[in-house]
Amino acid sequence: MLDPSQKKAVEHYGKPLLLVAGAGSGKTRTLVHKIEHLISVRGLNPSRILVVTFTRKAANEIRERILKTVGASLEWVETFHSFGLKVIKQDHKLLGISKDFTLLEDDDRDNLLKKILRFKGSDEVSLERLKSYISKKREDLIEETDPLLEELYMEYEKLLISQNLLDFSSILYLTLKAFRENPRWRESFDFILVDEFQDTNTVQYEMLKSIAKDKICVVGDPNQCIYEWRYARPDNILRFVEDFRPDVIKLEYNYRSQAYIIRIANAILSASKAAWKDLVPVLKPTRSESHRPVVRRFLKEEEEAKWISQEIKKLRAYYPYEQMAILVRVTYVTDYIEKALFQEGIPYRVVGAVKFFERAEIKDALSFLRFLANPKDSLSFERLLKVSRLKLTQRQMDLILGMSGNNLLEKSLMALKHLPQEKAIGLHNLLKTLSKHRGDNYHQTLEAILQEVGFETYLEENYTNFTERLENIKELMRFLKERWERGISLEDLLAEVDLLADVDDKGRGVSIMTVHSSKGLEFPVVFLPRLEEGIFPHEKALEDERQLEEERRLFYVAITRAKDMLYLTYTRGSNRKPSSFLSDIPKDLLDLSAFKRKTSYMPELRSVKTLKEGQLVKHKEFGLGRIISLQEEKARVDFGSFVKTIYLGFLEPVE
Ligand SMILES: Nc1ncnc2c1ncn2[C@@H]1O[C@H](COP(=O)(O)OP(=O)(O)OP(=O)(O)O)[C@@H](O)[C@H]1O
Repeated sequence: MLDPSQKKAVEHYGKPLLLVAGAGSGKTRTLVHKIEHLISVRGLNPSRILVVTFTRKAANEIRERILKTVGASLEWVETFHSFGLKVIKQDHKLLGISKDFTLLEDDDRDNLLKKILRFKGSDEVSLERLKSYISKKREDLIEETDPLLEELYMEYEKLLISQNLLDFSSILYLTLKAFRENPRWRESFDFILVDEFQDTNTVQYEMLKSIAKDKICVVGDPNQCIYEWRYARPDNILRFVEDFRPDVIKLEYNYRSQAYIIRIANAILSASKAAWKDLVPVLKPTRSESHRPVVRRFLKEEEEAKWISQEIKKLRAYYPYEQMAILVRVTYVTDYIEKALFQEGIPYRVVGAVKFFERAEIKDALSFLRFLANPKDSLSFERLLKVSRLKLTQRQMDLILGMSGNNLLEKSLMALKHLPQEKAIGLHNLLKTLSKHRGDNYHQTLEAILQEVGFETYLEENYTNFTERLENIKELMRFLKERWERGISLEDLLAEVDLLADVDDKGRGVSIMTVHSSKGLEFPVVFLPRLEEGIFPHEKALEDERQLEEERRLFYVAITRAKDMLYLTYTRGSNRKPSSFLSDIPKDLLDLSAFKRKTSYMPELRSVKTLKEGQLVKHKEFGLGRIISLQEEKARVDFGSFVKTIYLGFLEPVE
């Protein structure tokens, strides 16, 4: 069941361990077996084992599996953020923050930052620049300061503290602070396991370093680090080697994909120049070769989408829709694909497009609960004022919010006398409703409040597709009811909402998702459309070596999601070039049968390889030869006993 290296990793104990491996080599499986082993063989206390995963979904799967196999319920299976939230709650006094803080979502944080920029009149600073400055300080722990940006950052920090708010990056930052100031944390865990270690950023690495002793196992594949743009540091693996002097175990067998796919994945990586290259073994397939991955070219997006949907229909004879996925580099390319699937009557789900809890109507409704949980939260208060149909002007809104101090509910009563009678009555009623419904049952509370403020009418007045939005609200109510019945507190519920990644996960049908969100998943059939320069690799990477390396890793992740069938397609509109990654794949690994009649495919693929006159080349049938002359897509080659004109695509340069 486990191969010898996997078994060795499971049983390893007593020293730090670095488990490094390629895609599909059973890292997750080994990690789970290791936890089981720690509990049932080593007798460790499950509540003193910390497991850190990259997604909440992975955390839930591990928790459930351990409960099922060894009957133990793990207390600490966390993402870095959920771990941080628990720590901050326990150590809030030490950190000088109140326990009932509100988590600020990204767009609310952006609004707050925009306000600061407006207020400070800092026209020359863009929102993006300020955000990146804050991230660098908090996630990359960069010390140096820029006076202007620092002032804006301090202002932001002040606002967060005064309104009892936390944003995502401050969670990790504060957690690290708690770890450094409270030695108890270093004694809290008997074993620490970290999955997807390659995606840790500096602050996350420092968090681990400050609580881990020798009982730590990190699992990672630096070739799958795809979050460098979010400050992930794939070379944390090298830091780990230096700081912890771990034993290193490598997993080299891939159990997921048929051999052609593995050989393609290896070819993609062989062009990488990463510093950790030697740490990661070259993947060895355990499955034999079956279908060569198919390459297809189309003139237009519509044609590509149509072909994919027809191919899916054919494959349906062998695979259920759920086992097929279309992975895209950027979401805007899904438009045509969705239409084509829809027209063919193929069920599909778009994973993580607009996440459920990020939809406007859901945020509108939840603003009431957020405010009841934290009456200092002015952003939620502002949002609920808008939702409550009081038709306040911006000035009246500012007046109310300006009057508000710590407890917005009490303070905004003071604004009543400054408002026109009708609006004052409206606001008064709203405040009454809010104070009346501060009971515990958040499900009933929200239902009652939404009823009283006329939320349905608000949706109707403000959104064209309000029936769909109403459906979402019903879904939200079902969710709240279920959580309430499970005894989850409002505070924990709101934290959960903030951390929920893909709620849209339960649908059936073909999955459409970004390559980023496909990480850790596997599908028997994978389509990779729009493999074009500027799309994949992304245009931002075309002139930047480091980003291009990350795109390459992303392409590697995409390919290695496929178990049996892989389709690589692109379109050839004006100014479009096929992805340069395609040229890194040796042609004998691909099914290029569609190009037999349209030989122009080959030079496109080969366009990045420069063949020169006088160069030594190899042809599959004719063997070694030397190029005499070049004419567009063909070359005249001297093979010794004869000379032939050959399409460039059939020639391999010989160094
Ligand atoms: N020893 C084994 N024998 C047979 N199958 C295995 C073995 N180990 C892993 N597998 C299978 O290989 C596949 C990949 O395993 P897993 O998802 O754990 O890999 P991973 O290394 O986490 O992959 P990735 O990093 O690409 O997401 C799974 O289908 C798993 O069941």
